[in-house]
Amino acid sequence: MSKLMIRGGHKIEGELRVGGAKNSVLPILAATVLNGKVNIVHDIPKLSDVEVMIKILKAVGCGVKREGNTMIVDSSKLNNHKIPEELVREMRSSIVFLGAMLARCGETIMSYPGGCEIGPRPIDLHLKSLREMGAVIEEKHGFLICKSKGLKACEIQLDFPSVGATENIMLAAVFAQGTTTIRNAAREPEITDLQNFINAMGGKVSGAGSATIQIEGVKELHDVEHTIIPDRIVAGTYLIAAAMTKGEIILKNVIPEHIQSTIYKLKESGCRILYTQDSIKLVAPEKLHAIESTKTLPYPGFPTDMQSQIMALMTMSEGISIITENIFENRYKHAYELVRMGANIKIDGRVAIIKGVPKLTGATVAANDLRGGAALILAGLAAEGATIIENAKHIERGYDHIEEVLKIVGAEIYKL
Ligand SMILES: CC(=O)N[C@H]1[C@@H](OP(=O)(O)OP(=O)(O)OC[C@H]2O[C@@H](n3ccc(=O)[nH]c3=O)[C@H](O)[C@@H]2O)O[C@H](CO)[C@@H](O)[C@@H]1O
Ligand SMILES: C=C(OP(=O)(O)O)C(=O)O
Repeated sequence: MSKLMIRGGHKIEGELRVGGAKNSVLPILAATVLNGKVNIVHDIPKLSDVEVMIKILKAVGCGVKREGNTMIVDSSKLNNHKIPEELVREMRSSIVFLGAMLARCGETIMSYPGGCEIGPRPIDLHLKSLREMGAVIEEKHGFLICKSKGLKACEIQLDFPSVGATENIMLAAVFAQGTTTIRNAAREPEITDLQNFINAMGGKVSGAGSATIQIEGVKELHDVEHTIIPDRIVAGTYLIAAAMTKGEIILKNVIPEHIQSTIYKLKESGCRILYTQDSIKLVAPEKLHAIESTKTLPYPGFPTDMQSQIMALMTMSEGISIITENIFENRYKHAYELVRMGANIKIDGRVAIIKGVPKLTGATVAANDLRGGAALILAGLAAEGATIIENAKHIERGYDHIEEVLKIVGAEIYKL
């Protein structure tokens, strides 16, 4: 998909089911190499990032079969520890193969991961932690050449609760003799999903969801069947679509606890929220109010992956809203595109000041990254007239057929 066209002004109304979380699926697919057996994983969304993951799994010798939203990965015939450079560079999260492949093969070669539209994304914490576990990692000509003669359990203190580094350590430590402890671990729900997946195949991980995770090394793993948790970022995006179009939406298959920080902001903007155990209903107000201060933080703080979408909402919220982006240095490219649609946004370093305007107007804009692209769709749904989004392929990394889904709830949106 290279371009999307949206004719704005239709209310987003109706009911949707939220699918599996991209940020759970990617490390869990990497984890399928661990057991050397059959992995059945349900609720896998159709995303371009998942396609890259499948290509990597096939390249190392795994059998991969997709039946609807279920994927069967047979890692028994894994026979190659080299991950093709073009695949690694296509996707940042290919880096989690480092821990998984070291645990399974004791060696791996891969290039530095790609995908840096949102600012520098170093991997120093990943490499430092794996070295502490006994991996020998040479960095040569843009490649990581990693070897270990049996990783050893140890105590790892992360300088920052990095999601990817926490996952890499969890994967690497699965067979390490003794108990590995990660302090200042990331607490994202996707970390808990990875823990549950590893444990379902016979691993011994505990503490996910807290800042201290322990991984007791085991000798072998068995077949596994697992269902991916719902995507909290996709859920938040669809709630905002209804909020910005004076609509009303019910989302099924959500875990309300996972989206509390987004709900809190939507309530401040005047939206009414009703819950059941696994569904959320949002009723938009006649007029959206400004949201005083939103600071992106590691979970359970407000997610950086919702920053672009909440900014889209703020462009039409009466008053002044302020965002501070604390996670990524350069995650405001969408702001300049929103300005082309009539938004009033000033950026000063990590701070964005958004003064709500009564209406946005359709324009030709460009998606520079995944969530920035989603923000432009949201703005397009609420804007007067037609919006064309170029480079829409970024959006396919994290939203399963977004144009089809939005059509179901009343949007006029087409692929061009
Ligand atoms: C596939 C996946 O799950 N992606 C998510 C994951 O990315 P990812 O795992 O890459 O994000 P991290 O939590 O690692 O990064 C957070 C911050 O730590 C810094 N850092 C990270 C690692 C490192 O070795 N050194 C270092 O300095 C990063 O530059 C960034 O400023 O968490 C991010 C933060 O919630 C989300 O935006 C991404 O959607
Ligand atoms: C930044 C994101 O993902 P990734 O880490 O896969 O680039 C995201 O999901 O918004």
